[in-house]
Amino acid sequence: MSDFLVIDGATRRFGGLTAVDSVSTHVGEGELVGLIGPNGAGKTTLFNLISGFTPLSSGEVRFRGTRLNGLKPNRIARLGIGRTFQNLRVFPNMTVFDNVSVGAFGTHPQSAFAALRRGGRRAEEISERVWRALERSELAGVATELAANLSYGRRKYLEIARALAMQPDLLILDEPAAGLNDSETRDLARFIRSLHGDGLTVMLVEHDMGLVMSVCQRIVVLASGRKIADDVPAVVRKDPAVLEAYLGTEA
Ligand SMILES: Nc1ncnc2c1ncn2[C@@H]1O[C@H](COP(=O)(O)OP(=O)(O)OP(=O)(O)O)[C@@H](O)[C@H]1O
Repeated sequence: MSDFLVIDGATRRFGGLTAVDSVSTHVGEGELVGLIGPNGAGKTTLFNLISGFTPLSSGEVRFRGTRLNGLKPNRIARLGIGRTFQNLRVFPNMTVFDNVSVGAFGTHPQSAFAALRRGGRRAEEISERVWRALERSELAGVATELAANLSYGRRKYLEIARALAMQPDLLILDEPAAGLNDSETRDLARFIRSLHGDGLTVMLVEHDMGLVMSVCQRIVVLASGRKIADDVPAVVRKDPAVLEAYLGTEA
């Protein structure tokens, strides 16, 4: 089995609540995997465990053989895992270009963002990466606009551009379609498929079942922190445990 991303007994407790409960799964290189489940199922917490924003209570996460337990988010990002967040983290009073460079590289004095301000060879390299990410996300034409002037839909792409600027091998998207209308969601589906077509491995948390079922090759289902299904969309959509978990919820 592929050892690209291995989640082995991942568990996270918050006081008496077990938000993620002994979840094990693998993501192979080049896969496009969905993570679904009713509200509070533990999806975002699992993403936080992978990307280092929340420490594991027990279990292990490995990426290309490297144990991620205890590593800081920026170290995990440098290993090749890029992510977006459920709530947009865009700086409205900065330009689109600066949002990508700050978001991707941080504001530490030693960071790439500071290097950009200093100029020189390193600045050129970083600038190229930011431009490539903006072009890939169809934002190059608005690079000098303030982020505040972008539509909500385009700000979502800005978040993705920020993750792309880190040149990840695994891209983790947390509810990218939230708040988008039907036509924006269809565009987003095309965009996610095309990123996957570029060779990126993608993990997607999403409540929009149409999007998940149409773009994902495999779907992992969580309910109350536990994995209840892990299969291709056609099987997951008929799984009795999944149907029961969703009964009475809006999804
Ligand atoms: N920092 C925290 N402190 C305490 N409880 C938390 C924390 N983060 C998450 N939880 C709890 O863990 C459970 C899982 O939350 P999580 O956000 O991972 O679910 P989710 O599946 O992403 O939900 P949604 O679809 O609503 O975003 C919830 O009961 C939540 O209240």
